[in-house]
Amino acid sequence: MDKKNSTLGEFIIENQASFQYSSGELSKLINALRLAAKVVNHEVNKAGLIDILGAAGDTNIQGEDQQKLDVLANEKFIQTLKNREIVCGIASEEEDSFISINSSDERHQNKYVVLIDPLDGSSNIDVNVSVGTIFSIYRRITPVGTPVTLEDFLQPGKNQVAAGYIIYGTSTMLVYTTGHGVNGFTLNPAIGTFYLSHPDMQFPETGKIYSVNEGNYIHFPQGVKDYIKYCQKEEGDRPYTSRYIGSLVSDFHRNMIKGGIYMYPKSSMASNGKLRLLYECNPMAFLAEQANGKASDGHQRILDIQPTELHERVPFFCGSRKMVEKAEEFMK
Ligand SMILES: O=P(O)(O)OC[C@H]1O[C@](O)(COP(=O)(O)O)[C@@H](O)[C@@H]1O
Ligand SMILES: [Mg+2]
Ligand SMILES: [Mg+2]
Repeated sequence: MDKKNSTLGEFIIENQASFQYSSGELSKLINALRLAAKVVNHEVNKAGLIDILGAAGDTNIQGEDQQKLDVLANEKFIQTLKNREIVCGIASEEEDSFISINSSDERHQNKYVVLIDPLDGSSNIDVNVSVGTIFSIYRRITPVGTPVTLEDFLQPGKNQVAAGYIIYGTSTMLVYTTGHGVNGFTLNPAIGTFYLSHPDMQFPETGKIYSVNEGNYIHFPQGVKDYIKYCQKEEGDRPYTSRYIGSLVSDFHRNMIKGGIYMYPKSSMASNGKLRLLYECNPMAFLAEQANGKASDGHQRILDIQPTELHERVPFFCGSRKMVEKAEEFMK
Protein backbone atom coordinates (compact mmCIF):
# COMPACT_ATOMS: atom_id res chain seq x y z
CA MET A 1 0.00 0.00 0.00
CA ASP A 2 1.27 3.48 -0.84
CA LYS A 3 2.37 4.95 2.54
CA LYS A 4 0.56 8.20 1.72
CA ASN A 5 -2.81 6.46 1.79
CA SER A 6 -2.33 4.86 5.12
CA THR A 7 -4.56 5.90 7.95
CA LEU A 8 -3.23 6.82 11.39
CA GLY A 9 -4.66 3.56 12.77
CA GLU A 10 -2.78 1.50 10.17
CA PHE A 11 0.40 3.52 10.69
CA ILE A 12 0.29 2.93 14.46
CA ILE A 13 -0.04 -0.84 13.99
CA GLU A 14 2.65 -0.95 11.30
CA ASN A 15 5.09 0.97 13.50
CA GLN A 16 4.33 -0.78 16.77
CA ALA A 17 7.23 -3.16 16.29
CA SER A 18 9.64 -0.18 16.38
CA PHE A 19 8.52 0.75 19.91
CA GLN A 20 10.91 -0.31 22.65
CA TYR A 21 9.23 -2.97 24.91
CA SER A 22 6.26 -2.92 22.50
CA SER A 23 3.25 -4.51 24.19
CA GLY A 24 0.63 -2.60 22.27
CA GLU A 25 0.12 -0.30 25.23
CA LEU A 26 1.70 2.72 23.52
CA SER A 27 -0.35 2.06 20.38
CA LYS A 28 -3.55 2.00 22.47
CA LEU A 29 -2.46 5.24 24.12
CA ILE A 30 -1.87 7.05 20.81
CA ASN A 31 -5.19 5.70 19.56
CA ALA A 32 -6.90 7.16 22.62
CA LEU A 33 -5.28 10.55 21.97
CA ARG A 34 -6.49 10.32 18.37
CA LEU A 35 -10.05 9.75 19.63
CA ALA A 36 -9.91 12.63 22.12
CA ALA A 37 -8.52 14.86 19.35
CA LYS A 38 -11.56 14.16 17.20
CA VAL A 39 -13.94 14.88 20.08
CA VAL A 40 -12.24 18.22 20.85
CA ASN A 41 -12.00 19.07 17.14
CA HIS A 42 -15.75 18.63 16.88
CA GLU A 43 -16.25 21.17 19.72
CA VAL A 44 -13.67 23.63 18.39
CA ASN A 45 -15.42 23.70 15.02
CA LYS A 46 -18.66 24.70 16.69
CA ALA A 47 -17.03 27.60 18.57
CA GLY A 48 -19.36 30.60 18.19
CA LEU A 49 -22.43 28.40 17.83
CA ILE A 50 -22.34 26.82 21.25
CA ASP A 51 -21.34 28.32 24.59
CA ILE A 52 -17.61 27.54 24.55
CA LEU A 53 -16.17 30.98 23.88
CA GLY A 54 -14.83 33.25 26.58
CA ALA A 55 -13.52 32.74 30.09
CA ALA A 56 -14.67 29.89 32.31
CA GLY A 57 -14.42 32.09 35.40
CA ASP A 58 -11.58 30.25 37.15
CA THR A 59 -7.83 30.83 37.27
CA ASN A 60 -5.42 27.94 36.78
CA ILE A 61 -2.22 27.29 38.76
CA GLN A 62 -0.34 29.30 36.09
CA GLY A 63 -2.32 32.34 37.24
CA GLU A 64 -4.12 32.48 33.87
CA ASP A 65 -7.86 32.91 33.34
CA GLN A 66 -9.05 29.54 32.13
CA GLN A 67 -11.02 29.72 28.88
CA LYS A 68 -14.11 27.52 28.53
CA LEU A 69 -12.35 25.58 25.76
CA ASP A 70 -9.28 25.04 28.01
CA VAL A 71 -11.59 23.38 30.54
CA LEU A 72 -13.54 21.39 27.96
CA ALA A 73 -10.44 20.09 26.16
CA ASN A 74 -8.85 19.21 29.51
CA GLU A 75 -11.92 17.20 30.55
CA LYS A 76 -12.18 15.38 27.19
CA PHE A 77 -8.53 14.27 27.11
CA ILE A 78 -8.46 13.22 30.78
CA GLN A 79 -11.80 11.41 30.51
CA THR A 80 -10.77 9.55 27.34
CA LEU A 81 -7.50 8.35 28.92
CA LYS A 82 -9.08 7.50 32.30
CA ASN A 83 -11.95 5.53 30.77
CA ARG A 84 -9.54 3.37 28.83
CA GLU A 85 -7.25 2.75 31.81
CA ILE A 86 -4.18 2.89 29.57
CA VAL A 87 -2.09 5.28 31.60
CA CYS A 88 -1.04 5.21 35.24
CA GLY A 89 -0.88 9.01 35.55
CA ILE A 90 -1.78 12.29 33.83
CA ALA A 91 -0.44 15.80 34.36
CA SER A 92 -2.07 18.79 32.68
CA GLU A 93 -1.33 22.49 32.31
CA GLU A 94 -4.89 23.03 33.62
CA GLU A 95 -4.57 20.77 36.71
CA ASP A 96 -2.81 21.88 39.90
CA SER A 97 -1.33 18.44 40.51
CA PHE A 98 -0.94 15.15 38.68
CA ILE A 99 -3.71 12.55 38.53
CA SER A 100 -2.89 8.98 39.57
CA ILE A 101 -4.88 6.23 37.83
CA ASN A 102 -5.02 2.68 39.17
CA SER A 103 -6.14 0.01 36.74
CA SER A 104 -9.18 -1.94 37.96
CA ASP A 105 -7.57 -5.04 36.46
CA GLU A 106 -4.90 -6.20 38.92
CA ARG A 107 -3.19 -8.29 36.22
CA HIS A 108 -2.80 -5.29 33.98
CA GLN A 109 -0.88 -2.36 35.33
CA ASN A 110 0.11 0.49 33.07
CA LYS A 111 3.59 1.81 32.48
CA TYR A 112 3.04 5.19 30.80
CA VAL A 113 2.34 8.71 32.10
CA VAL A 114 0.96 11.47 29.86
CA LEU A 115 1.49 15.22 30.15
CA ILE A 116 -0.83 17.51 28.20
CA ASP A 117 -1.42 21.11 27.26
CA PRO A 118 -5.07 20.49 26.40
CA LEU A 119 -5.58 23.76 24.57
CA ASP A 120 -2.58 25.69 23.30
CA GLY A 121 -3.01 29.24 22.04
CA SER A 122 -5.90 30.07 24.39
CA SER A 123 -5.74 33.79 23.56
CA ASN A 124 -6.76 32.91 19.98
CA ILE A 125 -9.87 30.83 20.77
CA ASP A 126 -12.38 33.70 20.61
CA VAL A 127 -10.92 35.20 17.43
CA ASN A 128 -11.05 32.08 15.25
CA VAL A 129 -7.28 31.69 14.91
CA SER A 130 -5.79 28.18 14.93
CA VAL A 131 -5.15 26.56 18.30
CA GLY A 132 -3.83 23.16 19.34
CA THR A 133 -3.26 20.43 21.89
CA ILE A 134 0.21 19.19 22.92
CA PHE A 135 1.06 15.78 24.46
CA SER A 136 4.16 14.16 25.90
CA ILE A 137 4.53 10.50 26.98
CA TYR A 138 7.04 8.89 29.34
CA ARG A 139 7.55 5.39 30.67
CA ARG A 140 7.13 5.56 34.43
CA ILE A 141 10.28 5.14 36.55
CA THR A 142 8.60 3.95 39.77
CA PRO A 143 7.60 0.26 39.94
CA VAL A 144 4.57 -0.79 37.87
CA GLY A 145 1.58 -1.48 40.10
CA THR A 146 2.48 1.18 42.71
CA PRO A 147 0.86 4.64 42.71
CA VAL A 148 2.68 7.09 40.43
CA THR A 149 4.72 9.81 42.09
CA LEU A 150 5.91 13.28 41.08
CA GLU A 151 9.19 11.62 40.09
CA ASP A 152 7.46 9.88 37.18
CA PHE A 153 6.58 13.28 35.69
CA LEU A 154 9.76 15.21 36.48
CA GLN A 155 11.85 13.36 33.91
CA PRO A 156 14.20 15.12 31.48
CA GLY A 157 12.68 15.49 28.00
CA LYS A 158 15.21 13.07 26.48
CA ASN A 159 13.33 10.26 28.29
CA GLN A 160 10.13 10.85 26.28
CA VAL A 161 8.91 7.79 24.36
CA ALA A 162 6.48 9.84 22.27
CA ALA A 163 5.28 13.42 21.78
CA GLY A 164 2.99 15.30 19.45
CA TYR A 165 0.40 17.94 18.84
CA ILE A 166 -2.97 18.38 17.26
CA ILE A 167 -3.55 21.58 15.32
CA TYR A 168 -7.13 22.77 14.88
CA GLY A 169 -6.59 25.01 11.86
CA THR A 170 -7.63 25.26 8.20
CA SER A 171 -7.51 21.50 8.49
CA THR A 172 -7.08 19.41 11.61
CA MET A 173 -3.79 17.57 11.84
CA LEU A 174 -2.13 15.22 14.32
CA VAL A 175 1.67 15.35 14.19
CA TYR A 176 3.74 13.01 16.35
CA THR A 177 6.97 11.11 16.93
CA THR A 178 7.91 7.94 18.79
CA GLY A 179 11.61 8.61 18.29
CA HIS A 180 11.58 7.41 14.67
CA GLY A 181 11.02 10.66 12.79
CA VAL A 182 7.98 12.95 12.65
CA ASN A 183 4.80 12.20 10.69
CA GLY A 184 1.72 14.36 10.11
CA PHE A 185 -1.83 13.11 9.59
CA THR A 186 -4.75 15.17 8.29
CA LEU A 187 -8.32 14.51 9.41
CA ASN A 188 -10.82 13.82 6.65
CA PRO A 189 -13.85 15.35 8.42
CA ALA A 190 -16.31 13.59 6.09
CA ILE A 191 -15.33 10.17 7.44
CA GLY A 192 -13.56 11.13 10.67
CA THR A 193 -10.29 9.44 9.69
CA PHE A 194 -6.73 10.77 9.91
CA TYR A 195 -4.62 10.08 6.80
CA LEU A 196 -0.85 10.29 6.47
CA SER A 197 -0.44 13.59 4.60
CA HIS A 198 3.01 14.71 5.75
CA PRO A 199 5.41 11.74 6.01
CA ASP A 200 8.84 12.24 7.54
CA MET A 201 8.54 15.98 8.29
CA GLN A 202 11.86 17.86 8.40
CA PHE A 203 12.80 21.37 9.49
CA PRO A 204 14.73 23.06 6.70
CA GLU A 205 18.26 23.62 8.02
CA THR A 206 17.65 27.39 7.91
CA GLY A 207 14.79 29.68 6.98
CA LYS A 208 13.54 33.26 6.65
CA ILE A 209 10.86 33.47 9.33
CA TYR A 210 11.27 34.61 12.92
CA SER A 211 8.41 34.29 15.42
CA VAL A 212 8.52 36.29 18.66
CA ASN A 213 6.16 38.67 20.47
CA GLU A 214 7.99 41.89 19.56
CA GLY A 215 5.65 43.79 21.83
CA ASN A 216 7.94 42.62 24.64
CA TYR A 217 11.10 43.80 22.83
CA ILE A 218 12.22 46.43 25.39
CA HIS A 219 12.07 43.81 28.15
CA PHE A 220 14.19 41.20 26.32
CA PRO A 221 17.84 40.39 27.16
CA GLN A 222 20.36 42.27 24.98
CA GLY A 223 21.27 39.06 23.11
CA VAL A 224 17.67 38.57 21.99
CA LYS A 225 17.38 42.24 20.96
CA ASP A 226 20.58 41.87 18.93
CA TYR A 227 19.33 38.69 17.25
CA ILE A 228 16.02 40.37 16.32
CA LYS A 229 17.99 43.29 14.85
CA TYR A 230 20.10 40.75 12.96
CA CYS A 231 16.92 39.19 11.51
CA GLN A 232 15.68 42.62 10.39
CA LYS A 233 18.97 43.80 8.83
CA GLU A 234 19.23 44.31 5.02
CA GLU A 235 22.13 41.91 4.42
CA GLY A 236 22.58 38.60 2.61
CA ASP A 237 19.31 36.61 2.68
CA ARG A 238 17.87 39.02 5.26
CA PRO A 239 15.69 40.73 6.34
CA TYR A 240 13.65 37.74 7.49
CA THR A 241 9.87 37.89 7.71
CA SER A 242 8.20 38.32 11.10
CA ARG A 243 5.31 35.90 11.65
CA TYR A 244 3.74 35.41 15.10
CA ILE A 245 0.35 33.69 15.44
CA GLY A 246 0.44 33.56 19.23
CA SER A 247 -0.27 29.81 19.26
CA LEU A 248 2.95 27.86 19.83
CA VAL A 249 1.62 24.83 17.92
CA SER A 250 0.73 26.90 14.85
CA ASP A 251 3.98 28.92 14.82
CA PHE A 252 6.01 25.70 15.26
CA HIS A 253 4.06 23.89 12.52
CA ARG A 254 4.54 26.70 10.02
CA ASN A 255 8.25 27.02 10.80
CA MET A 256 8.74 23.24 10.48
CA ILE A 257 7.25 23.34 6.97
CA LYS A 258 8.79 26.61 5.75
CA GLY A 259 11.93 27.03 7.89
CA GLY A 260 12.06 29.46 10.79
CA ILE A 261 12.66 30.08 14.47
CA TYR A 262 10.18 30.53 17.33
CA MET A 263 11.35 32.35 20.47
CA TYR A 264 9.74 32.95 23.84
CA PRO A 265 12.70 34.44 25.73
CA LYS A 266 12.92 35.41 29.36
CA SER A 267 12.32 39.12 29.98
CA SER A 268 12.38 41.68 32.76
CA MET A 269 8.68 40.83 33.23
CA ALA A 270 9.05 37.05 33.18
CA SER A 271 12.38 35.71 34.48
CA ASN A 272 11.84 32.31 32.84
CA GLY A 273 9.64 33.36 29.96
CA LYS A 274 6.10 31.95 29.70
CA LEU A 275 6.18 28.46 28.23
CA ARG A 276 5.93 25.35 30.44
CA LEU A 277 8.86 22.93 30.26
CA LEU A 278 6.80 19.75 30.74
CA TYR A 279 3.67 20.51 28.65
CA GLU A 280 5.03 22.68 25.86
CA CYS A 281 8.84 22.86 25.56
CA ASN A 282 9.81 19.18 26.06
CA PRO A 283 7.32 17.73 23.54
CA MET A 284 8.03 20.44 20.93
CA ALA A 285 11.80 20.01 21.47
CA PHE A 286 11.53 16.21 20.95
CA LEU A 287 9.59 16.80 17.72
CA ALA A 288 12.05 19.48 16.59
CA GLU A 289 15.09 17.25 17.10
CA GLN A 290 13.35 14.30 15.43
CA ALA A 291 12.73 16.63 12.45
CA ASN A 292 16.37 17.76 12.23
CA GLY A 293 15.66 21.01 14.08
CA LYS A 294 16.96 22.28 17.41
CA ALA A 295 15.55 23.50 20.74
CA SER A 296 17.27 25.22 23.67
CA ASP A 297 16.69 27.76 26.43
CA GLY A 298 19.20 29.97 24.67
CA HIS A 299 22.09 28.09 26.21
CA GLN A 300 21.17 24.51 27.21
CA ARG A 301 19.47 21.76 25.17
CA ILE A 302 15.85 21.66 26.37
CA LEU A 303 15.77 17.84 26.46
CA ASP A 304 18.71 17.76 28.92
CA ILE A 305 17.04 20.03 31.49
CA GLN A 306 16.21 18.21 34.75
CA PRO A 307 12.70 19.42 35.75
CA THR A 308 12.16 20.34 39.41
CA GLU A 309 8.51 21.43 39.38
CA LEU A 310 5.37 20.31 37.55
CA HIS A 311 4.55 23.77 36.15
CA GLU A 312 8.02 25.29 35.73
CA ARG A 313 8.69 27.64 32.82
CA VAL A 314 11.80 27.96 30.66
CA PRO A 315 12.96 30.35 27.93
CA PHE A 316 12.40 28.67 24.55
CA PHE A 317 14.26 28.92 21.23
CA CYS A 318 13.14 26.32 18.70
CA GLY A 319 13.20 25.69 14.98
CA SER A 320 15.63 25.44 12.05
CA ARG A 321 18.97 24.32 13.45
CA LYS A 322 21.16 27.06 11.95
CA MET A 323 18.77 29.79 13.08
CA VAL A 324 18.68 28.52 16.68
CA GLU A 325 22.49 28.24 16.67
CA LYS A 326 22.75 31.85 15.46
CA ALA A 327 20.38 33.05 18.19
CA GLU A 328 22.46 31.14 20.78
CA GLU A 329 25.58 32.90 19.49
CA PHE A 330 23.93 36.26 20.23
CA MET A 331 22.79 34.98 23.64
CA LYS A 332 26.41 34.11 24.53
O1 LIG B 1 0.58 36.30 24.05
P1 LIG B 1 2.00 35.90 24.27
O2 LIG B 1 2.58 36.40 25.58
O3 LIG B 1 2.88 36.26 23.13
O4 LIG B 1 2.01 34.32 24.41
C1 LIG B 1 1.67 33.49 23.33
C2 LIG B 1 2.15 32.11 23.68
O5 LIG B 1 1.44 31.66 24.83
C3 LIG B 1 0.74 30.45 24.53
O6 LIG B 1 -0.57 30.75 24.20
C4 LIG B 1 0.80 29.63 25.81
O7 LIG B 1 0.03 28.50 25.71
P2 LIG B 1 -1.42 28.32 26.36
O8 LIG B 1 -2.39 28.99 25.48
O9 LIG B 1 -1.55 26.83 26.38
O10 LIG B 1 -1.40 28.90 27.74
C5 LIG B 1 1.49 29.86 23.35
O11 LIG B 1 0.71 29.02 22.56
C6 LIG B 1 1.88 31.11 22.57
O12 LIG B 1 2.96 30.93 21.75
MG1 LIG C 1 0.27 26.21 25.55
MG1 LIG D 1 -2.93 25.62 27.21
